[in-house]
Amino acid sequence: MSVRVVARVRPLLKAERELDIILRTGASSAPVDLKQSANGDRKLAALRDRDNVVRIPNPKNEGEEYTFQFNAVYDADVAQQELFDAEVAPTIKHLFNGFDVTLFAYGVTGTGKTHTMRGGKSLADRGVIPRLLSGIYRRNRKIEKDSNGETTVQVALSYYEIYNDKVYDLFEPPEKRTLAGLPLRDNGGKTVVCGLTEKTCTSLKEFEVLYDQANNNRSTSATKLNAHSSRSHAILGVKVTICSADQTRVSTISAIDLAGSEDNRRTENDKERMVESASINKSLFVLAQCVEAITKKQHRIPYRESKMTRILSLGQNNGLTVMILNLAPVRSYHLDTISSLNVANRTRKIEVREIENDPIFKGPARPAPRPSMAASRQPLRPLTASVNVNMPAPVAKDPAAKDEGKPIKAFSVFSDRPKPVTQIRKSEIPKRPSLASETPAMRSLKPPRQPVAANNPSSSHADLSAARIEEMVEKKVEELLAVRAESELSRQTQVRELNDQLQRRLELLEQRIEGTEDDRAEGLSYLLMAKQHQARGEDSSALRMYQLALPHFPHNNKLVAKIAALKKRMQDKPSRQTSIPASPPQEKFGSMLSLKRESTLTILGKRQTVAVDDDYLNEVGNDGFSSDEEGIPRHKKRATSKSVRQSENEIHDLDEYENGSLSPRTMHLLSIINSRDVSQIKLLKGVGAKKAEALVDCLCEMDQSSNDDMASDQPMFQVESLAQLSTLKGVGVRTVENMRNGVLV
Ligand SMILES: Nc1ncnc2c1ncn2[C@@H]1O[C@H](COP(=O)(O)OP(=O)(O)OP(=O)(O)O)[C@@H](O)[C@H]1O
Repeated sequence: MSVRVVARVRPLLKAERELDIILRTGASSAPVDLKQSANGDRKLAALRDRDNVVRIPNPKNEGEEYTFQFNAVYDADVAQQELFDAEVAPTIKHLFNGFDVTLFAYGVTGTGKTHTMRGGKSLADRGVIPRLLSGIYRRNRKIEKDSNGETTVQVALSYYEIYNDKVYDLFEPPEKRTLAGLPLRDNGGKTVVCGLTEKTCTSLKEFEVLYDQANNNRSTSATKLNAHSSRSHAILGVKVTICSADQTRVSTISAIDLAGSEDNRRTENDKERMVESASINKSLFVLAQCVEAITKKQHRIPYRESKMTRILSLGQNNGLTVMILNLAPVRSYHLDTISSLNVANRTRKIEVREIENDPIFKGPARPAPRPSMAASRQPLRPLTASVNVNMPAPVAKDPAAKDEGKPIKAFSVFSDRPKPVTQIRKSEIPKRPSLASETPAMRSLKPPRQPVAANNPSSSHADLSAARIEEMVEKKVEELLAVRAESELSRQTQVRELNDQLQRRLELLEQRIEGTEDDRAEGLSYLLMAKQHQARGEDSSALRMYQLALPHFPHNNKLVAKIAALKKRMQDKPSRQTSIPASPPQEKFGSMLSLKRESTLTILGKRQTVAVDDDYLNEVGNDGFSSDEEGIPRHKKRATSKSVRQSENEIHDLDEYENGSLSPRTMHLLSIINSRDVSQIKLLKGVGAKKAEALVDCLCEMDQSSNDDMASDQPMFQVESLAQLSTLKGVGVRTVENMRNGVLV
């Protein structure tokens, strides 16, 4: 049987005008004079048999009319009682016969769904639901009376809403709601709401109280289209349990007041209403999709895309389904009405299985349909103590074909004989095949022989008790667990060993890296010293230092070339040297890194005695080396040429010495400079932020040049003396003096 779809057109509301009516029903073209009908039955028959079409103009061409035919069409003048009597009352009979019934009101917002399902407070205005309960209780009384109280009927209610796609129990106050709502579960093909309150309700009065209270918990709000718009789908479940002497029958009628679809161009909804509206429209859209999918016999029906469609399970539920399509007759609903008419029209084609619920029989237990299945299963026996009933008799088998046979099952497949294992008689067991006749596969699958046979002199498998088998199984399980625990232990040991190994390798690697770093640092210090010696004209010492540095940079071709060049220069030295540098007093060079010396040089034709560092010597080509060749940065030219302009005394006096080493104050100042920390340097006396930055830039440039030279990423250039500092770009003797004077040690 297909879903019964009936249309109900509501009357005009106060704000609506007659001239806006666009909907015409068959009823109005062929009116039935209900008042004149002889009796109620004939009246209802006449009501249901009326021309059941709805006509609506094509919105694009008013001259054209669409016609939709339904199972019944109810006009604005049809009262609540008439609709109930015609459409709902007949379902009560089915309900009591064990059929589930689904009644649902569908339509655009403000078309009268709630009015149809719940109705008003007055007797005449009461909707389908209170009338339904009234009808159920009336029938209860009749059944109980007719059976002299032998048959009892119990009514239990559940009432919940689907609000923003979450299920909430309407019998519970809103404060008790959880954010996620109640979950849905599939139970034997039916969707059920978990944790739903079920209230037994014995009378119509009791129902009215419960129903009114619960409706107060329902989400309703005023929208522009409906002053009391339902913001949720409300589902009332009425479970009827009929208990007679020999059986119990349970069936449920679900009365569903769906929320109405909304055209939000017209609702002027605020944010909250919009969220609700989106959820309502989405669920209704899914419902329309489900209807379409069912009618087109598509493989996938998108029930699960919305809680409402899951619960409604249109076309899935057995029993009867009635859809009441609520329609507004006016133009403002034109497009929405057409859309609703289309969905309802499709729904009509949905088939519902008209199957009643199975009764539950009482009294002595009936024989189970398949006694063998009802028997308790025997415990599994190991193959040694069992007979594989699937195993062909070995004697009947061709020995040649044995190897190609299927692997033998290690356990018997039991027939569900109620006999306990202990009752198995020897004679019932087919003779065990001899070992010689077993296939290799059989042998490999067979569990090792249990010592049980030795302990049991009779060694008869048939004599094995269930307890003994259990003991054997337990023992085997324990063995397996012990093996597993052992393997777990060994695995952990392996992991620990692996960790230790890794740790050792890591340490070795670290040592190697540290060693490399140390090695490199040593090499660099030799290089630095070599440069210093060279700057002082101590070529032989410089050569030695370069040679000492060589093992630390074995593949540095520049270093090799430099050593060769230095050797050559030393050979040519007497002929080329123009002035012999005076050896600096040893006490002034407690540190090998000190660069200060006095030198007499001829520069650009002028003879000057200057205190310069070794870089200066390299720069001016005193020793015949170009700066490139020596790896000395060109930018120092500016700094050193400036230093040339300093008076001998000024520069010479810069550095302070204590016990042959630089004084703590000088060392502290130099450490600040060498830190290249602008924030520190700018705090020095006479040095502002700009000067500090320029100084650091200059040092960085020198680092870069040195690194380029030695392919190193280590900062090579260190200011070793105040004299050297005074030669840097942007730093003069005065600045250095200021700096030094400002340093407190
Ligand atoms: N058959 C009818 N007779 C008289 N008044 C009706 C009828 N149907 C609907 N109305 C009136 O129309 C208005 C809207 O009806 P109702 O609230 O039932 O609409 P609805 O479809 O449930 O709307 P929503 O989906 O927004 O909840 C109400 O004022 C209601 O009283």
